[in-house]
Amino acid sequence: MIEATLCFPLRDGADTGDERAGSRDGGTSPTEVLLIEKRRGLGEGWYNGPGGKLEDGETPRECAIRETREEVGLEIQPADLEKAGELTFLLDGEGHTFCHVYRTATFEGEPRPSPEARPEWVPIDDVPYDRMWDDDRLWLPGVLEGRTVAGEFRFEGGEPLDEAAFVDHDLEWDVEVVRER
Ligand SMILES: Nc1nc2c([nH]c(=O)n2[C@H]2C[C@H](O)[C@@H](COP(=O)(O)OP(=O)(O)OP(=O)(O)O)O2)c(=O)[nH]1
Repeated sequence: MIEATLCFPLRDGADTGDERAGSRDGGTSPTEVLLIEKRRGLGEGWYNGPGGKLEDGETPRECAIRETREEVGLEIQPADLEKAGELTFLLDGEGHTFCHVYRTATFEGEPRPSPEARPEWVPIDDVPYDRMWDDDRLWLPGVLEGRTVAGEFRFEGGEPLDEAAFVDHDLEWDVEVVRER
C-alpha cells in the first residue's frame, strides 16, 4: 500500500496583516485553511492539502513537513504538527493508499506557488468540496474543527484512483490516532 500524508495549515483570517489583531477578544480558533490547487499528478486540478507520498526512510511527520515546504514554502516544526486522522483508500477491494492527516496552526513563512501547487487561504466554512476528492466532504470538516478521524473509503473502477468511483465508506470520530511515529 502507498503511504502518504496530508497537511492542513490553519490561521485566524481576521489576523491577516493586522498588527493589533492579537489584542482582540477570543479569536483563537482558526477560520481559514491553506489549500493547494494541485497542478500535476494524482488529483490534478483539484483542491487538497499539501502532501504526498513517503520517501524511503522517512516518517509520516517528516514527509508532511517536507511536502508542505516543497509545495508551498511553509516551514513547520515537528512538535507543531498535530495528527488529525488516518485514512485508508481501497481500490477494487484492495488497500491502495494509507494517508496520515495532520493540521497545524503554527508555521513560518508565507505560502508561495510551486510547480506542484498553487496555494490559497480558504475560509473553513467555504471549502470548495465540489472541486475536491469526493470523500473529503465527509471527513475534512471535522478535521478542520479539531477532531480526529479514522476512515476507510472504497473506490471501484481501476487505476488511476482519481478516476475511480467512490462507492462507500466507514468513519470513526474522536479516535486515538495510532500509527504516530
Ligand atoms: N484529500 C484527499 N487526498 C487524497 C485522497 N486520495 C489520495 O491518495 N489523496 C492524497 C494522498 C497524497 O497526499 C496525494 C497523492 O500523492 P502525490 O501527490 O504524491 O501523488 P502524485 O501522483 O502527484 O505523486 P508524485 O508523482 O508527485 O510522486 O493525494 C482523497 O481521497 N482525498
